[in-house]
Amino acid sequence: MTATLEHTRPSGHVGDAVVHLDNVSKSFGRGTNTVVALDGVDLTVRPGEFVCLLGASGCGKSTLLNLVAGLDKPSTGTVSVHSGRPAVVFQEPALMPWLTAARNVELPLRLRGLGRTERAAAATRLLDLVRLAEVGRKRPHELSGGMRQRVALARALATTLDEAEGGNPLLLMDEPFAALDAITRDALQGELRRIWSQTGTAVLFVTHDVREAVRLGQRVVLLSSRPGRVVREWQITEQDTDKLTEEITGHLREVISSHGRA
Ligand SMILES: Nc1ncnc2c1ncn2[C@@H]1O[C@H](COP(=O)(O)OP(=O)(O)OP(=O)(O)O)[C@@H](O)[C@H]1O
Repeated sequence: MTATLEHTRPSGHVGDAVVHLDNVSKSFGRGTNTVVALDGVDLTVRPGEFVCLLGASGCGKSTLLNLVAGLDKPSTGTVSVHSGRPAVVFQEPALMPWLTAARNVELPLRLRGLGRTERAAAATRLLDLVRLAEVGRKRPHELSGGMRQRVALARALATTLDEAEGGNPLLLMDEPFAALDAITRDALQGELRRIWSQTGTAVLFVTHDVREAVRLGQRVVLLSSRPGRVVREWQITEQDTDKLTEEITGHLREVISSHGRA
């Protein structure tokens, strides 16, 4: 079997997938210590699509995101990413503490060699988009947890919304709101949906929270644990989200209890 990782330039075919995983498996360790984190996973994310990857702790969600981000390689199968530069947002915002919010947002643009004026204009625009226009000169320790995560989101957008590079923007989000209090999380979920619809970026969002997945995603993909396999997926419509949340929670519980019995 082959294990390939393709990070290609945009193909120009709008109908193409931004992310395509074909029969992807990933194991860690050797011999009796082998952990099969992912097994035979097929997954497609289309341009502009918002997909939530849902699973219990340890089911391989972060492993899958790492493969898509190009930080690791599959053991077998193919990971194809047809985007511009993908950007990752983690649970911790990982901002540079010595840089102001605006300079943090500018960082990916600076690394790409953009001039000072252009960088500053882009940072202002993006901070405005995440509703932080007034805090550009503050440093991370002067901001709340929610504000820091907004800055991290603006920086991720600076990475992936690159008109010069073109291609499909792609945001990879690994439980980005899990460390925030409930009210801040709720506000940021709303903000993310707005930003997603304003920018047209594709989002692959990892969470263990069914309510969050149903609120955010157009599609929810449920992964089983050890090994991580796609159990089922749901297309989310505006109607009956409560019923759907209940149904998906039932399936997640089943996945967790069958893992416990294994
Ligand atoms: N580098 C590694 N070496 C060995 N085992 C690993 C490694 N990375 C992940 N694993 C194992 O692979 C499985 C999946 O891990 P992963 O971090 O992807 O799960 P997750 O769903 O993101 O979990 P969580 O929600 O707790 O963050 C786990 O059993 C984990 O212990």
